[in-house]
Amino acid sequence: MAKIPTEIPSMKLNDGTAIPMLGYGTGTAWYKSGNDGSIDREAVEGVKTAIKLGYYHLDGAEVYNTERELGIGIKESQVPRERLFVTTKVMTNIKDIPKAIDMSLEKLQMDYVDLYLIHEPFFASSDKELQNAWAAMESVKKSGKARSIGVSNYLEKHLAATLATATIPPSINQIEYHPYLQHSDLLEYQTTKAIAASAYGPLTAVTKAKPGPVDDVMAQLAKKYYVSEGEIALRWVMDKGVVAVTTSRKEERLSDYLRAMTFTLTPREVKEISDAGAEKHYRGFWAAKFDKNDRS
Ligand SMILES: NC(=O)C1=CN([C@@H]2O[C@H](COP(=O)(O)OP(=O)(O)OC[C@H]3O[C@@H](n4cnc5c(N)ncnc54)[C@H](O)[C@@H]3O)[C@@H](O)[C@H]2O)C=CC1
Ligand SMILES: O=CCc1c[nH]c2ccccc12
Repeated sequence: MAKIPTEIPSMKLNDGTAIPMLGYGTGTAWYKSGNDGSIDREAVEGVKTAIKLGYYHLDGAEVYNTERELGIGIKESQVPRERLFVTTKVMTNIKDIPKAIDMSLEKLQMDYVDLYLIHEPFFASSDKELQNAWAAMESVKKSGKARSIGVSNYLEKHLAATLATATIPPSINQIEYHPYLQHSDLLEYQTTKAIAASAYGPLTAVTKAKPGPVDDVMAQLAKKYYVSEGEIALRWVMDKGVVAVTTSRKEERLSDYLRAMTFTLTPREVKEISDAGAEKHYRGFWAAKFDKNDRS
């Protein structure tokens, strides 16, 4: 008998739209270094598997070279477009955002995305360039090609420069976020500006960054809740009020991650993980672009 997919709750963004708290990424699992137009059927099947399991929030990007696979997977899943939450990001064509969104929509075979993000702020050498790019994002939202618009990998200074001239504030900032990269000041700033956060690399503390100071508390909590340390890691992110974007090529893992929706950590457990995590710093992505001492 087919399993009924686990329902993933959503969170409201500052523009009134709702984003599912757990997402499936097509960047790290399926990233292709080249874009010769060929279709990676394994990636298509990966997307279909995720949707079948109940992942309705799907994260893509121009630079992953997987937008076509994401679009085909969505079509073949036969789940109505409006039931899904689809994100893509602009980076390669940042100088021409109207063209970039049209190219992404063509590859995705859809007429709008739920969320369109500027992938990183490092393209800009001045506040003006950040502001011009944001003005173009606002036009994309006004055109209806993106329901919500946001940014990724922005620090407080990038957000502040953007907000200085924005007529529509970013709805979300997608950042690397896990117990070893907690961005406490950045998240506090975002709260004051009603900008939500989503986490990529949410499993980092229990995968790439092991061993470390959270290991014991993760193991104890995994035992208590009859789940894996990965599910505790995902739960911690969501209990901090942050949307988690994870992934896997393996159906079993994707299915297991959904156990993170079946319990919540107590505030004390959340704090235990946060306190232990604060003892170590680890950044897995974009390390060369960020200042080595910047933990915000
Ligand atoms: N905006 C940005 O700059 C970035 C966005 N992303 C997005 O976020 C998504 C998820 O990012 P990830 O870092 O992959 O997330 P993640 O931290 O959830 O890691 C997922 C990876 O961990 C592996 N894993 C899970 N359990 C494991 C275990 N017990 N032992 C060893 N490995 C295990 C999975 O197989 C998968 O490869 C990407 O696919 C992409 O869509 C990712 C990086 C940067
Ligand atoms: O989005 C971040 C991670 C990632 C995976 N593939 C690529 C290619 C180019 C830039 C970033 C990434």
